[in-house]
Amino acid sequence: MSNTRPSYLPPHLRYPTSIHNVSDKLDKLAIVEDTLAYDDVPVEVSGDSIPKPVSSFSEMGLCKDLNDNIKRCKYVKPTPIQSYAIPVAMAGRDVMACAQTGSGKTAAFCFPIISGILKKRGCEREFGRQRVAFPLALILSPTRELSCQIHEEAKKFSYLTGLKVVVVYGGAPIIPQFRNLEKGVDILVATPGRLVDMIEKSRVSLQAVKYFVLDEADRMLDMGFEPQVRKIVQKMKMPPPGRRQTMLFSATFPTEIQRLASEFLSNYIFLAAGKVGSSADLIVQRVEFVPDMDKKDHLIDLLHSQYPNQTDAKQLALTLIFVETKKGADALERWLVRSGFPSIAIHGDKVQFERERALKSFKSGQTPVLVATDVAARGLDVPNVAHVINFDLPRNIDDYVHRIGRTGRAGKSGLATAFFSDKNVPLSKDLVELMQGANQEIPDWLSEYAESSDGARTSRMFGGSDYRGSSFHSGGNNYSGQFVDTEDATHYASAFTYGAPFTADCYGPSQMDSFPAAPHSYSFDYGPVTASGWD
Ligand SMILES: Nc1ncnc2c1ncn2[C@@H]1O[C@H](COP(=O)(O)OP(=O)(O)OP(=O)(O)O)[C@@H](O)[C@H]1O
Repeated sequence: MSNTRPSYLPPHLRYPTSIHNVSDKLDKLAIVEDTLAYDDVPVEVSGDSIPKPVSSFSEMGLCKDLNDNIKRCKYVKPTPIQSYAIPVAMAGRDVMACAQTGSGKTAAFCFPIISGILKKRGCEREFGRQRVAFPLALILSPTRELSCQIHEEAKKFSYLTGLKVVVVYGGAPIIPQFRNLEKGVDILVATPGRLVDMIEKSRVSLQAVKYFVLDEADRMLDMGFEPQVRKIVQKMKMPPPGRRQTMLFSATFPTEIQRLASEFLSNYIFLAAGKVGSSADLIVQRVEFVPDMDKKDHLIDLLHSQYPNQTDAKQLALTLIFVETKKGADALERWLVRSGFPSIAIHGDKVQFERERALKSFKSGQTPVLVATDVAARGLDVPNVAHVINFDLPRNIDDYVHRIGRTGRAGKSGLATAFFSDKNVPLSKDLVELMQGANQEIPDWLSEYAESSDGARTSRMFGGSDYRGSSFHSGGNNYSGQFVDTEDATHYASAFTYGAPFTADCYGPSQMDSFPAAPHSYSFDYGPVTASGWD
């Protein structure tokens, strides 16, 4: 498009803008939902003697009780990351895995742990009341909410197996958590701070840990958490790499974090499923130029346009709004409520009880608008979030990827809208690159900002490739290393078609044969998965 206004104006004023009708977009998404595909999910695999991927849960050698629970969850087929990562982990190998948000990484690390523990010892582990807990598996995650969610998932997958899954996290009274631990624990899910505290109080020992997982591993190893994680892994008697199995998972894996992480691993296999760091083509991304002072009014317009015929605001599709500060979250919540939109805020200054209440109310649809800081950006799996709005854009593109990944999950489509203002110009280059990679429509003004920005990166940029690089490359392929099975890998690549519909849910276990179905059923239709270079 050619410039229509004088060039001394900033890019966003030079191009005609249109207020998008969001309800249109949401309607279209609803239509494509049932047929949407993760087309040709590319998978990069590298390392020595790579166990071959499989296309069904039954081929994974998981134990029977777990297979029953997978059926109860109505998981019909493994997602691409599950197809690759579970066989690797079942073979006892360490793994560093990246896959798009909402692509089933939790199950990818839970299944091998559950199956591994059950196979080794059955369900007969006797727990008397013990003062010191000796977990066999430790899963670390950055936030309380995410730890609780992983705990729920792991409990669901271990339903009727006799395995004990316990969660400990900060911001909540420690005594009840001690009591839970005393009843015995096989799989411990924890945030780092509370775990260190418990180890120092001699209530948890890591000496028996056979499986160690870092979920959101790049976040866990960046500046905020790295010292605590290092202390836990290297100074608190956890068995060293090689004597424990270590699995690192995230949707983004910057190169320098990979390098750091490799210290914790032994002869590991690197996996990247999908355009790593990308946002899945399932998410339609829109960027609008909105000056800071106009953001609130614009948000109200947007929410109104989302529901043009809506009389009952409580019927709003779930909308998650990200802001930069805790104060900003509270202020926006008040503004939205005054404007007639049932809203609730979640951020790090709220006590645990308030955070849980906010999340529950949002999940149930009772309060369909959640205003959040980055505390809700990673990992949280709320089915049916229709729209993520970046009221304030984050400073780096990795955070943007995780934020918008709260929609478009489990094969479902979603919409993400960003309010871009002057202060976001440094993000423009990465944003354009990300959107190009996901085949999104890029406004001309945004491309121009990107071209004129100085080229500095806002982020560590995803890291979708094994940092060990060419030394592990074999031939001209995008995978490196060899599958241990002699069968032609191409066979596996082309055998993956993820056409079967499934329903997903995230409820805890209950006394029933099948876990309750999600309010909506999603369709994973990945199309063929290709390990690039083989086809
Ligand atoms: N094989 C499967 N079939 C159907 N649904 C699945 C399957 N595996 C996982 N799911 C569902 O997909 C959703 C997303 O899974 P999960 O939260 O593990 O994603 P994730 O990759 O960890 O996302 P994030 O990067 O945001 O943390 C969950 O609701 C889960 O129950």
